[in-house]
Amino acid sequence: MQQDLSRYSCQINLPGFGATTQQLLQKARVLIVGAGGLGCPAAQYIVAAGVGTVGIADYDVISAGNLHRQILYKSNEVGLKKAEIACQSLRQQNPGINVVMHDIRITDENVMEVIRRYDLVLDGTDNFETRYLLNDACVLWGIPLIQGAIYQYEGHVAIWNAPNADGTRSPHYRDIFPQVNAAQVPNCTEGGVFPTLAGIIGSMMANETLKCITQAGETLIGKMLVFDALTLQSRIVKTGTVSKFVINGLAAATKVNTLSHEQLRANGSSYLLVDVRGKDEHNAFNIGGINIPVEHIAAIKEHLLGNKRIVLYCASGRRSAEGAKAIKTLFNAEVYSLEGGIKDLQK
Ligand SMILES: Nc1ncnc2c1ncn2[C@@H]1O[C@H](COP(=O)(O)OP(=O)(O)OP(=O)(O)O)[C@@H](O)[C@H]1O
Repeated sequence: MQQDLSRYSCQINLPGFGATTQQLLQKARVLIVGAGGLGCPAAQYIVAAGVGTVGIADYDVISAGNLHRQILYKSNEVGLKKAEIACQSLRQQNPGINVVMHDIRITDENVMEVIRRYDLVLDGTDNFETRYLLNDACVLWGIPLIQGAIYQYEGHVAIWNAPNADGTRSPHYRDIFPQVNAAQVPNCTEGGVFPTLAGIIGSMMANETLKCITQAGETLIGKMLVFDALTLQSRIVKTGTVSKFVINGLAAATKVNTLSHEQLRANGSSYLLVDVRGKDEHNAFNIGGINIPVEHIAAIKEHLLGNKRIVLYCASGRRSAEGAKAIKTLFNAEVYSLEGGIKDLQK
């Protein structure tokens, strides 16, 4: 889609910005999940700035109680679908970009398919189930996740699973918050939320989105910003630089299919063999196949298009079982873990 650059002249004229940086925005594809208090202001700035493709995912309808902070909606639109109204309004705001409507609830059944079309995902939802789901799916696809949350007068913004310069990833949500007891955290309806806080945190999410795309300034990668709307104080907490990668809890109930060494030997050519141990372990000794360490298991996506069944192996069978769970749950692929690993073969 051809963009009229004159509408962006005030940002193009910024020191160090220019038409080339504007093109980075035009090429970018950003998904905003949750068109509520955070998603509305985030979407308005991202669309206004000329991000070329902006997806909006929400399944809900507008209610009167949303209007004090969900600034894309008007009184006469109560009862109408948020995704439809938000997209309609954003297309009017900037007809030069592609606004994609996802009038759906993001679930474990559709998350991988929906988010794979985007370079960056914003989480503006209000529940832990979706927060962990988006996190896990972003980890597996290798997509950075910009997350915001607000409660009463306090909010936070963080960027998870973003690439570091050396090829590692910054921590993801589960690295820092392995589990949350959702029952102990009241929602906005019960606890209330200060309306302008949604605008401030949503705009910060948009701010970090534009910085990530244009590689400007110092982003919140590896950090979390906490903001208090009553005192206007903010603090930045470091979350570390490298992901520990624990897909713990992810599909804990998923059953892993195992394959014996005999089965593999008898029918080896019909399997894609993947060593999920570290590079050094693989170089020291392996039984063939490709090497994707379990912490980078997202890279398996490149190999899923063929019809081959996948067999993962490691030293004892523990890491391969973990990787197989992740692949099965999120890609729905036929995957096996090699029984007992390969440690005995090495002797
Ligand atoms: N899994 C999901 N898929 C798509 N949208 C989601 C999902 N989970 C939550 N949302 C959306 O995220 C938005 C969050 O908005 P917000 O936090 O302002 O609360 P709300 O649900 O709109 O309002 P209230 O809490 O007052 O009922 C909502 O529009 C909700 O429909």
